[in-house]
Amino acid sequence: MDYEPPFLETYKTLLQQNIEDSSNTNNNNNSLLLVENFDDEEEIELPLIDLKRLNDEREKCMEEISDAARRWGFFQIVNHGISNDLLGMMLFEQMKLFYQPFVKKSSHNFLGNLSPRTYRWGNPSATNLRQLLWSEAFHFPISDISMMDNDHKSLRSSIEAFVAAVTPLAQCLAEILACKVNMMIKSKNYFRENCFPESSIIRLNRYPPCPKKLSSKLYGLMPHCDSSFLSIVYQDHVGGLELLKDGKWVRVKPIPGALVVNIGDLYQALSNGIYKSIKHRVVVSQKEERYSMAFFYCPSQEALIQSHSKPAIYRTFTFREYREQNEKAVKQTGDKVGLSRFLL
Ligand SMILES: O=C(O)CCC(=O)C(=O)O
Ligand SMILES: [Fe+2]
Repeated sequence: MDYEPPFLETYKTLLQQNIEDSSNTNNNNNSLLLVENFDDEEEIELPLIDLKRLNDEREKCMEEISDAARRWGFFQIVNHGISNDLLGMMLFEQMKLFYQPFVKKSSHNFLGNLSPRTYRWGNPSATNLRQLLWSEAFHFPISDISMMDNDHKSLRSSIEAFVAAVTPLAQCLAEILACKVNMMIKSKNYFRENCFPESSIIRLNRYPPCPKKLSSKLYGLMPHCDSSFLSIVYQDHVGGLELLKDGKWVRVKPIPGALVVNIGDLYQALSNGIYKSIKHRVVVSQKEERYSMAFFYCPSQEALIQSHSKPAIYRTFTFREYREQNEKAVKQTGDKVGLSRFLL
């Protein structure tokens, strides 16, 4: 199919080498297994929060949100105010986009005058199978959307409608969480003053079906923490998102119409470690392609991220500093360093 990225050809040597290595390892001893069995993961139901209850049982509902963010760093929400029509339209546009021929998707200026790094597939700096990433994604700051050309008008207007709906939702959740750790007393308007629709980031993900012999050796997305205050993820019915809970990887069960919310590194720092930015990853399916869309609620570059209580665990930093540190680390080691660099 002309829309599939050429994983097998481009990563031929890496794939060949690692499959040989792992079968030798398997034959000789079991101590150094490259391969984990992804099928073993337990499927769990995350805390599921009905946001309609903010109208009639507000305090209780706020408490549940805060409790889920402390204990899990992850929860799902329903009655979130983003219509199924809008989510369906986004999914439709996303599929249309990914079904464009690979040569077009990977060409410079495919969407218009956006950053050349907008489209990613696989991982050009992968040195082992675990880093390969069996996925493709369009990743852009919301501020870039206005630069999409007229060939992508319907994609642009769907994203704009989605951003207009999801930004107030993210702000509302962020403020509820702040309220519950008494952050609002000192800085009532923190999120309104630092986060704007244009400062957030959107990522459209597609995970192609993966050949059977590789599916237990590769990730769709490597284990990572998000660099946001919080992320709101819409996923289709396929499943594959997993999070680290008490040292074990557990699968998130997709719920039709629900959105997954997770705490990012910035909120972990802001809340002085009360809310948890949890490692998560995506495993691939052998049978079906999977789509997800992530909205990363982020501040402007110069926003100060400062622990709200004392003694602070992390030193104060700007979002720009955090991003630059991460980009540097990714170039050097293939992975982010995240918050540990700012520990006091
Ligand atoms: O595909 C998913 O469910 C999660 C995506 C994700 O974690 C990300 O894009 O950062
Ligand atoms: Fe993520």
